[in-house]
Amino acid sequence: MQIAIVIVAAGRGERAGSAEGPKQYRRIGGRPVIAHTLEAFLTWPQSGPIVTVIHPDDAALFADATAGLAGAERVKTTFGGATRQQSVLAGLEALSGSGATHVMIHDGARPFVDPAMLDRIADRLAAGDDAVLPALAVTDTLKRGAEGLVAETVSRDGLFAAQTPQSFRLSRLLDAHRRAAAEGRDGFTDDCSIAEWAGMPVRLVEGSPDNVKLTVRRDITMADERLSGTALPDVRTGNGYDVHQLEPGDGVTLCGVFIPHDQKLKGHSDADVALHALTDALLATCGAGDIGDHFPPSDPQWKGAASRIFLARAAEIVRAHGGTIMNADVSLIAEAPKVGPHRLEMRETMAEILQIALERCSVKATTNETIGFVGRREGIAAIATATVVYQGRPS
Ligand SMILES: Nc1ccn([C@@H]2O[C@H](COP(=O)(O)OP(=O)(O)OP(=O)(O)O)[C@@H](O)[C@H]2O)c(=O)n1
Ligand SMILES: C[C@](O)(CO)[C@H](O)COP(=O)(O)O
Repeated sequence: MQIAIVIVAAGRGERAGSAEGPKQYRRIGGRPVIAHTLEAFLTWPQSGPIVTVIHPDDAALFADATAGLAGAERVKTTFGGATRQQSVLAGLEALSGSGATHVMIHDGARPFVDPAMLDRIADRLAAGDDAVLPALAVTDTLKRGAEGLVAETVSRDGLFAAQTPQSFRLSRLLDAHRRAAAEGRDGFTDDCSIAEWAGMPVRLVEGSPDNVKLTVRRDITMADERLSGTALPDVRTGNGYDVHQLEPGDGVTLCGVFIPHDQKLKGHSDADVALHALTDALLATCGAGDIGDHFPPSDPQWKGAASRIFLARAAEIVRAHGGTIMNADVSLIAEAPKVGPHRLEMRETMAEILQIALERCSVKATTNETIGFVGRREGIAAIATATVVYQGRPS
């Protein structure tokens, strides 16, 4: 069994307000509706060939919507017709020669596809059903109205609301669609209606309450709120480590603060190990390399430079990637000088450079208990951790 997927997305979305463009290209949770829909099928393990039926005017919109979507190169497109029924037939014809035995027809405007529901449908196809409809039993009380008045209450017993993907043995559905077209029957709003008309038994399986069709403007707003409210925050953590040698001198600069001392740190810049480690930690949160990539020691312009320049630049890079710096934490490992008396000024300096609140900046220090290169006062080391929240979905 090979299951092809046809996504119909050639409608104009009049009921959702076409002035803002077709609904399948409107953004929910930061991405076009159709990208969510396609992703669900691209990641479903049983998907075979995928055809998306688009409107001839929408080729650029579709290309934009699927740019960067993993697996999008698997998706073939074809142009649809004036009705959903015509668009489905175009999608089915585009599967000719694909080797698919079965097909799932899904509305591009249904972005909340439940893979467990797809599994349920596939199980029924594998069991031999030629037409399978995901549907939900109607739960509201139903009324028939006429001229503004209730004419009667309609029993909801045995009534179901039809969803997609409606799924079929490909050859039988294609045959039914072709016959309907040949006979000028163009009023079917879903594919199971065509299957019923052609005499195929249609199996009901449990649909998914989340699998709503975005039909009116409010559906799109609610879908966006739902995704934005539940989207995982894109929180990233980076770390950095640096060491500089000590030599006789008059003081060291740590976290941008000069501390008088009988040694100084050796380095091309002002050798502020703490800010160097923090610069690396920030760059790590957006994959932007390390301090050496941006400020090579071989470049004479950085000779004696204040390391606050490096940190400020790293913060700019993070912001350009859409990041908000939530926390900057530095640990200094130094036998001397004592850091405690300068800690507040160091934190204030970091906060000023990063343009974040003081409480988001932390400096801690420890000696190395007189052992190792730090213990012998040959150098100072620093470890830093940066936490940054990026906008949009984690990729
Ligand atoms: N000629 C058409 C009409 C509809 N569809 C697709 O069929 C699905 C369900 O249709 P519907 O919600 O009715 O979409 P629209 O026709 O776009 O909406 P409207 O009726 O409000 O214009 C949608 O994904 C839509 O893009 C299609 O491919 N070709
Ligand atoms: C196919 C469908 O989504 C099943 O509910 C529905 O029939 C589409 O019909 P619409 O009237 O065009 O919304």
